[in-house]
Amino acid sequence: MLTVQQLSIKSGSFELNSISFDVPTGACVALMGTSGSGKTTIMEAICGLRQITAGKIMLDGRDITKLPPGARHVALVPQDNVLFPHLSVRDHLAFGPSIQKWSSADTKLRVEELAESLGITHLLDRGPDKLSGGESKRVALGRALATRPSLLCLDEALTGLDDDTHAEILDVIKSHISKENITTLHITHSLREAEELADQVIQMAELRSN
Ligand SMILES: Nc1ncnc2c1ncn2[C@@H]1O[C@H](COP(=O)(O)OP(=O)(O)OP(=O)(O)O)[C@@H](O)[C@H]1O
Repeated sequence: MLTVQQLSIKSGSFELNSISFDVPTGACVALMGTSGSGKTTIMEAICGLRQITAGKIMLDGRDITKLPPGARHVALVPQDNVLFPHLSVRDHLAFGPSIQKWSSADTKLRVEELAESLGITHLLDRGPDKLSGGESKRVALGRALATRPSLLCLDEALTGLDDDTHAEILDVIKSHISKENITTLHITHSLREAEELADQVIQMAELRSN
């Protein structure tokens, strides 16, 4: 479970004050709101990429407020994927496990399991320059999910896909997060997408008026 308590952030002239919300374990919460209302700012604070001025962030009973990003068990998929140009799809999936020093047998098993779940087994030896937009998205998701994070953060991760690919990737995410019971925070501008993927929709206007 993710618990954000009384979070305050100041970034130049932009301020968020006393933001509180929960994402229950295994649930998906969609965070919506007008452009510039602070959705990415909150997500980056949860990931440890942005300083906060007050508040507490708890994840599965651990206080992660002051932990560095790599120690939080939080994975982020940004809108633009940002794949590594020199690594194969297999290496992308093995990236997190290798940083966490998993054994090669466990890493191999996880790469195969993820590739199958995400429908990219046939792409494992390709480089990112030979992937379609939808395939790249599956790889970015696989890289984020490889170490079984306690929280998956999707920052407009489905924006920019054509309708068919969007529907396919939505299905892949839905089935994977339900199979592995992944707690998910999802930023989107699409109410339809939020309603399809999320158990609950939170509007920034509600958070900022509390
Ligand atoms: N590094 C920064 N320094 C100062 N202000 C910033 C910085 N990054 C973002 N902002 C400002 O913070 C505010 C919130 O931005 P943020 O990206 O969190 O909004 P958002 O709700 O995610 O928007 P969008 O839906 O357009 O992605 C904006 O006014 C933005 O200009």
